[in-house]
Amino acid sequence: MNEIDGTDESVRAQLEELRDSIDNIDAAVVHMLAERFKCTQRVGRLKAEHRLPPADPSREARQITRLRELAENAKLDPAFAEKLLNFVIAEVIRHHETIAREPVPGAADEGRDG
Ligand SMILES: C=C(O[C@@H]1C=C(C(=O)O)C=C[C@H]1O)C(=O)O
Repeated sequence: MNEIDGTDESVRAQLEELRDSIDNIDAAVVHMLAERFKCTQRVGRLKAEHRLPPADPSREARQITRLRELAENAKLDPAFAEKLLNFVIAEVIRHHETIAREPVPGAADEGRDG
């Protein structure tokens, strides 16, 4: 037992080791999400330049089917994986809608003379 707070020293050591791994995983998730958003921002600009809609529901349906299968194989709750992907996609679509409202660099200003 630890004299200060009464917690067994080996329990504290195990907790610390597990939390170190959790911190590394969280850092990896943040970096992976940052890379994903870099790609989706480029998709958003491409779509805006070519007047394509911000959302693509058929692509999303394929991604959800694929992710649910990956989750099942990885013993992760597929419903959780689907919720997470939908949460991320909703944010991406919000970004794409914002980009679509911005003026396209180099394009003629259609609003200027009517
Ligand atoms: C990134 C895209 O735009 C949207 C966002 C998606 C995503 O974050 O994976 C998927 C489909 C689209 O609704 C895309 O069309 O590929």
